[in-house]
Amino acid sequence: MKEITLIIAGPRGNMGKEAVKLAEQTPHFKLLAVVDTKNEGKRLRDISDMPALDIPVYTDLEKCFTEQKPDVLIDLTSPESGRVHLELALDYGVRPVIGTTGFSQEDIERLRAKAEEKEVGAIIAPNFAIGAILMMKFAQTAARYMPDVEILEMHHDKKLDAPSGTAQKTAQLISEVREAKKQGHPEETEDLPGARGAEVEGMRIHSIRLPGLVAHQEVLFGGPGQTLTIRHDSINRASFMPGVRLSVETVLSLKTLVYGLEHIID
Ligand SMILES: NC(=O)C1=CN([C@@H]2O[C@H](COP(=O)(O)OP(=O)(O)OC[C@H]3O[C@@H](n4cnc5c(N)ncnc54)[C@H](O)[C@@H]3O)[C@@H](O)[C@H]2O)C=CC1
Ligand SMILES: O=C(O)C1=N[C@H](C(=O)O)C[C@H](O)C1
Repeated sequence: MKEITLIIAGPRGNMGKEAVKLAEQTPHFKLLAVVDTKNEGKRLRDISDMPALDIPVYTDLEKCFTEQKPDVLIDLTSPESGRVHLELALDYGVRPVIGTTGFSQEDIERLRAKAEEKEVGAIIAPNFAIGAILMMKFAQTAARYMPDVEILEMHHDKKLDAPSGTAQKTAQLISEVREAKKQGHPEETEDLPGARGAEVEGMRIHSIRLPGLVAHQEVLFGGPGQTLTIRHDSINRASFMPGVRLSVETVLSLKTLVYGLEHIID
């Protein structure tokens, strides 16, 4: 297989560490450098807890792109940084694979237009885990028959964004197959603000944050006399890595921005 050269932004994070391991272990991936919030000028091997790789650490993504000229940027940072990094990658002709969450629908449409104008492929994957993609696909199918649905997403308490990217993507997929529908009692009141969760076209999303959790989601459907629950659990971050690998391999042949791995995994 042809070698693919990579930059990883966010290498010291939970996901970034796994992605560095993935790059090390995949024979046709070559990690050229990493982009961090600190450690400018160091080598990765000089940072505690990081693998002994003799590659440079940058804090300036533009400088990194100019000096390293990678094929692909993997971004696993924060919502604000992810947005800036994606735009910069498109400007430099580097294909972005963005696992970072917190993108709005407007962001995605604007960035897709830019990717198409530049003819640079890009992937934003709110969830790289195959089981989570299946959970979303199954939920979309179930919603055709059982349109009353609530989404419960549960994550570790270091997560910055709520609701999760996965919950928002799930709601989007469900809204593609059902009419907007106000759920619950038509006259229900929220006596404590937020009690009914966030609302997307009448669907409710509830976000739980607790130490001990990793990434979990239940999609609950209700109909007369029955309920259906579709649940996915990521119990560690290795669960996301096959999706990262597939995204890196696929983004090279794209000329647009793909939002969600369900468009890549048939
Ligand atoms: N798509 C998916 O399957 C998954 C996505 N995520 C998302 O990935 C992102 C990262 O998650 P975690 O690794 O758990 O977070 P984390 O907080 O453990 O790691 C984020 C890292 O990014 C670094 N960072 C922040 N801004 C940066 C910048 N401008 N340049 C370079 N590095 C920067 C931070 O210093 C930190 O080391 C989040 O948005 C999360 O929602 C997390 C798990 C799975
Ligand atoms: O922050 C996380 O951890 C995760 N974020 C993604 C999301 O917001 O959906 C994917 C997964 O749920 C883990």
